[in-house]
Amino acid sequence: MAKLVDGKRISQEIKDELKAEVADLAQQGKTASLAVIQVGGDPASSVYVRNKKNACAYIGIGSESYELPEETTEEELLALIQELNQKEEVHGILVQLPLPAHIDEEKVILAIDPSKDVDGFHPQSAGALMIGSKGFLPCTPAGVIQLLKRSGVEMEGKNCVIVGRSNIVGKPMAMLMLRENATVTVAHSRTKNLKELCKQADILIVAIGKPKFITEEYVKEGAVVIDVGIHRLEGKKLCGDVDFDVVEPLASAITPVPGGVGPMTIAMLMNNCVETMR
Ligand SMILES: NC(=O)C1=CN([C@@H]2O[C@H](COP(=O)(O)OP(=O)(O)OC[C@H]3O[C@@H](n4cnc5c(N)ncnc54)[C@H](OP(=O)(O)O)[C@@H]3O)[C@@H](O)[C@H]2O)C=CC1
Ligand SMILES: Nc1nc(=O)c2c([nH]1)NC[C@@H]1CN(c3ccc(C(=O)N[C@@H](CCC(=O)O)C(=O)O)cc3)C=[N+]21
Ligand SMILES: [Mg+2]
Repeated sequence: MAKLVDGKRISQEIKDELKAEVADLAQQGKTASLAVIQVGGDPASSVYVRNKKNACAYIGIGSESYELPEETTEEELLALIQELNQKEEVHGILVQLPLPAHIDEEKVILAIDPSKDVDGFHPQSAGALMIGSKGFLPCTPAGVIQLLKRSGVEMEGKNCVIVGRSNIVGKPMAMLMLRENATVTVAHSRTKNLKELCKQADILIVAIGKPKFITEEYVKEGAVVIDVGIHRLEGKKLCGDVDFDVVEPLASAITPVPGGVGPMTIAMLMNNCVETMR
């Protein structure tokens, strides 16, 4: 039976550490506040936005949220970002993705002041990660590293296969695993022999966006399996990109959905907010 990698517990541990640190920093007169912008009322996005606000309140930093209508123009959104860039009481800015199709995501991300880019999505943050200089780390991949470290999973010299190459998960994940001295392979929709490739992995990290895609045929006995995917099935039940029930018996350790990577993303966002105070 696989050991469950408990993202809920580990994220709580991190939030408690941050809460204590924020209390210390407050003694030195330091504060932080996060601004979250959501365009349109996507219900899944609203859940994440609520989780972020709750986490801010828990660790003791401020939060303000901007819920803009679906019809908001790119110009209006860019103007709000400029205003928040200038605002001294705002230390972190997060624009919930995806944005409506009429808004250019790249332009929006580029508009955020890199010193407030707590998502780590700005090209300056991405570049810093690539060359190993200081910058905000993207929350989901950074959360996966913390999950592995705090669960005692050795990464050095291990064969790590990452399925997915998005700018927010797959690509930065590869950079962070390289930093940990894993041997990294990145697979995607054009990869040939995906099953055979995944079966080589000591650590398999999946961020595809397809419910229960990864079955027992993709997994080596004893592998560590990290499931980044999150899907709401009919009846509101959540599941990941990994078919947990068939993979779990093979894996040495595996993340559940919910309670795996998701809560870690929030904890690492909080870490980035606290970073603006350090
Ligand atoms: N838990 C959390 O905090 C977070 C969870 N997520 C979840 O993670 C998942 C992935 O998100 P994201 O990276 O943004 O997704 P994207 O849709 O941006 O990227 C998906 C990637 O998977 C690849 N892919 C798609 N289908 C296949 C396939 N059949 N075989 C191999 N590769 C495939 C794509 O390849 P190609 O490049 O060739 O198109 C692409 O690189 C989603 O379920 C999302 O909801 C995302 C962010 C945070
Ligand atoms: N600019 C931006 N930054 C993001 O970090 C970002 C984003 N846009 N768009 C959407 C994705 C997705 N994401 C999640 C955050 C928390 C959970 C989370 O808390 N999940 C809980 C369950 C939540 C639930 O009940 O639905 C869990 O897995 O246990 C999941 C997913 C952040 N994202
Ligand atoms: Mg878009």
